[in-house]
Amino acid sequence: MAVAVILLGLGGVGRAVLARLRASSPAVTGTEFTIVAVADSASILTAAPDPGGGGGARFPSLDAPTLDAVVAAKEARRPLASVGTAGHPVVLGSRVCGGGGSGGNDDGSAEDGVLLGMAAAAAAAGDTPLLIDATASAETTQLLVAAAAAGVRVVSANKVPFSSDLPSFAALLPSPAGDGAAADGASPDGGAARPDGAAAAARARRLVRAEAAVAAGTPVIAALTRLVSSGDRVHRIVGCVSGTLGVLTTAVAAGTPLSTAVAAARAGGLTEPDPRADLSGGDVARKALIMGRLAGLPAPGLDAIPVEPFVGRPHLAAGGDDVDAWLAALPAADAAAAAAVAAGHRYVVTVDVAKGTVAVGWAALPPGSPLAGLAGAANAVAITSDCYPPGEELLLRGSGAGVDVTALGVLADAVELAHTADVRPL
Ligand SMILES: NC(=O)C1=CN([C@@H]2O[C@H](COP(=O)(O)OP(=O)(O)OC[C@H]3O[C@@H](n4cnc5c(N)ncnc54)[C@H](OP(=O)(O)O)[C@@H]3O)[C@@H](O)[C@H]2O)C=CC1
Ligand SMILES: N[C@@H](CC=O)C(=O)O
Repeated sequence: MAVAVILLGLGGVGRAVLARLRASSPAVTGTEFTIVAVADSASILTAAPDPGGGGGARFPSLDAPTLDAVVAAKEARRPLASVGTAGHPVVLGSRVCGGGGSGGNDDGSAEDGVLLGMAAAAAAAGDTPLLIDATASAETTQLLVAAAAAGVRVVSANKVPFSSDLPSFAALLPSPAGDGAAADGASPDGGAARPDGAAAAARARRLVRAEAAVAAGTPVIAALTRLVSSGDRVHRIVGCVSGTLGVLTTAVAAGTPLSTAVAAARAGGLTEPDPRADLSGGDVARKALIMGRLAGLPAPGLDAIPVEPFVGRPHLAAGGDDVDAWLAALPAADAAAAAAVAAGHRYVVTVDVAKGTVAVGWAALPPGSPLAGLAGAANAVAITSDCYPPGEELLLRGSGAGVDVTALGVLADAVELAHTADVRPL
């Protein structure tokens, strides 16, 4: 099986995914991965003279020297376009995905069309196209939906497409609540209902994996999906699902000022591109929404989730759009963080499916809690269900952040999808 990979995003995670794909062995994966295109926020780089062409010839892959140059450029924080057009690679200099719109609900863009055209050309040449989203962008949402609907396999580390509107989620991942939208034939962009909507959505969802979007390489989505798809009813999910906030809690407990610990976590590739996404609790809320939707919670959306931030709201506002200026002002939050950690509290998400509620914030752990004793980037999730009653919860525990373990989660999804039977010709 030959899989032609289109990789969106060349930050810490994207580059780690690239490294893992390049190092992967067909003898182990049963799959030959080739990289046919990579993209950052402004450009797509492909070896094909005519990306939409095809004509039956094998879609050209980016060679090792070109990929080395890509990695060097992005490590040095240079744009992909700076890699140039030496040899035959073509750089399309334009906003990638969504045509420059800031929201996730654009109807599609010329660049989306280019990417889908490449996937179709790769398929026509006999390869299995795979789109990997390693961005943190809302702009990829409709591309992922369109790709899966067209029969392209999709793997995402990006949680935004799965924590936006419910129809987009239902077009990408299975959910008892989302199935209602699909069964109605509602199209993800709110367009006219299609009579075959539910069947088409179910077919497309088989081609999507997003394990890294919740706990990096720790398979929380797989566990929830296995329970729900086999008819178990999930009652409650309790977890610590932020590697960043776990690392910060551990560091502060050891006497490190919060502001110092945040700078280190950012440098280590644990935080979101803007660490305020972590410290606001927003990143955890997105993970909570994804877990809740998978479990059948009729969760309206992110706005309806009450979130107590990790630091007081005034500490999130400092610095405006400038992350470095915000970090420079963060020492003002050190004392309050030290006090919360000294009280023995943890930053916890609770999804109560039966009550239809989600809560995100600091909580005292009851004695014997399965979340007790976590250190560093470790995540833990405890799921109770009909088959896993209180005291016998299904527990998942393991590293929940870091570029390498996230890339592992992405590659595991990619390998699994490579072996998923094709369900629809492009
Ligand atoms: N770090 C971790 O431990 C984990 C991270 N994740 C997720 O992985 C994702 C990536 O994280 P990280 O690598 O740290 O993020 P970075 O900000 O370092 O990298 C993001 C990359 O995406 C590119 N990009 C942004 N918008 C677009 C677009 N519209 N089309 C194509 N490319 C785009 C950026 O381009 P440019 O270089 O031009 O800015 C950049 O290369 C995030 O969604 C994060 O939540 C998930 C689990 C764990
Ligand atoms: N910033 C996130 C990264 C993974 O989603 C975290 O630390 O959990």
